[in-house]
Amino acid sequence: MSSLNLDDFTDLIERPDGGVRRDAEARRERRIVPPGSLGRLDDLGEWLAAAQSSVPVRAVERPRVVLFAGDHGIAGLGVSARPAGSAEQSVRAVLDGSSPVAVLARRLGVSVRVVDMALDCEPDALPAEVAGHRARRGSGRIDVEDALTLEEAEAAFLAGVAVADEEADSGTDLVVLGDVSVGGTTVASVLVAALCGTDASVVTGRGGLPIDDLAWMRKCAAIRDSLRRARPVLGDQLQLLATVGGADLAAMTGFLLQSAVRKMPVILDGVVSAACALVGQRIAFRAPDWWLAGHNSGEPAQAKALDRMALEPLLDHGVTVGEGAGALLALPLVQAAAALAAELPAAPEVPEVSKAPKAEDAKEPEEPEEPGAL
Ligand SMILES: O=C(O)c1ccc[n+]([C@@H]2O[C@H](COP(=O)([O-])O)[C@@H](O)[C@H]2O)c1
Ligand SMILES: Cc1cc2nc[nH]c2cc1C
Repeated sequence: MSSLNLDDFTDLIERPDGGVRRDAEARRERRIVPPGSLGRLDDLGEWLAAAQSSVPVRAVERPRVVLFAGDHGIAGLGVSARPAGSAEQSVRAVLDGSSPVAVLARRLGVSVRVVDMALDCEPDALPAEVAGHRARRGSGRIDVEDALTLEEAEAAFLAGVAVADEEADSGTDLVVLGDVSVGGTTVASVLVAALCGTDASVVTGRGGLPIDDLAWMRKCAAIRDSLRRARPVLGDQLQLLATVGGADLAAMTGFLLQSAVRKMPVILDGVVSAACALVGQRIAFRAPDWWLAGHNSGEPAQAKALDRMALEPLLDHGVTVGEGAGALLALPLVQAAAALAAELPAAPEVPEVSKAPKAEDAKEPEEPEEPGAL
C-alpha cells in the first residue's frame, strides 16, 4: 500500500495572489510609457509579482538550474541517437562545465544542480551531491515492463519533493527545470499521448541528436506499444509514472508540485519537463499557474502538453539539446520583465478618497476557478 496521497496537493497548492496581480496591473496602468508597448513583458512581470505576492515585483536574485537525470531501458530499442545507458556522459559535461547549459549558466552567473535519479552507472561514479537521491539503476523498458515499482516511483517522487524543499529553504527564488537522459523524449511522449488521448504518430519527434527515419519508426512503434500499457492506469498518476515513466520523471513531477506548494516559480524546459508538468496538472489543477514555458523545443509532444496547460513558450530558437538550456535562455527575459515592472516610473497612486467606491464596487472580484485562467 502506498502511503503517499497525491490528492493532498490539490488543497496545498494555491493560486498566485490575484489581488497582488491586480495591484501590479494598476501600477502598470499608471506608468509613463505607451500602454501595451511592452507587449507580453507586462504579463510576465505581473505574473511574477503575483507569484511573489509583491508589488513592485522583486528582482530574481537567486535563480537555480535544477536538472533531473536518468537512463531509460527503452533506449535499448534504438529510439535515440545516443547509445543506451550513456546519460552519465552528458551529466559529466554539465558538471565539468563543457555542456551548453553549463556555458550559459556561467555567463548568467546561475548555479546548476544535477540530481541523478536513475543513471546507468555505478552510484559512486558521480559526486555524492549528485547521486544521493538515486531510486534505481536505469528505468525499465516501458514497452514491455514497468519503468519502476510503485515503491520506487513513490521514493523518486518524494526525492523530487525533498529537492524542491531544499531549494525553497535555501532561498532559491526561481528554478529553471531541465533533464538529462537517453531515451527521455520517448518516455515523455508516451505520458503526453496517454494523458491527451492521442496516437503515437502525433507525438513522436526526432529527440536529442536528431534520429533518422528508421529510428523514428522504431520510436513511434515503441510509443504505440507503451501506450497500450499506459491506458489501464491513466487514472492513477503515481502508477502511470511507475508504468511508463521513470525515476527522473517521477522526481521531476514531485519537484514541480512541491515548488508550487512552496510558491517557487519554475521555468519549464523541453518535452520532459512539459510531460511531468502535465502529470502534475492532473494531480493538482492549479499547479500550472506557477510555471512558465521557457521555449518551444520543437518536440510535438511538448507543444501538445503546453497547449493543454495554456502555457505559451517565451522563446523559439530550435534548441533541442535539453538539459535546461532553452529554459535558461528565457531567464534574462523574465529578469528584464521584472526590472521593467519594478523600475519604470509610475505616476503616484490616486488617493483613496477621490476614488471612493460605490458599495457594490468595493467587493473583491470573484477568483476565477478555471485552470489556466490566471
Ligand atoms: O527539450 C526537449 O524537448 C528535447 C528534445 C530533444 C532532446 N532533448 C534532450 O535529449 C535527451 C533525450 O533525448 P532522446 O533522443 O535520447 O530521447 C535528454 O537529455 C533531453 O533533455 C530534449
Ligand atoms: C506569464 C504567464 C505565465 C503563466 N503561467 C501560468 N499562467 C500564466 C500566465 C501568464 C501571463
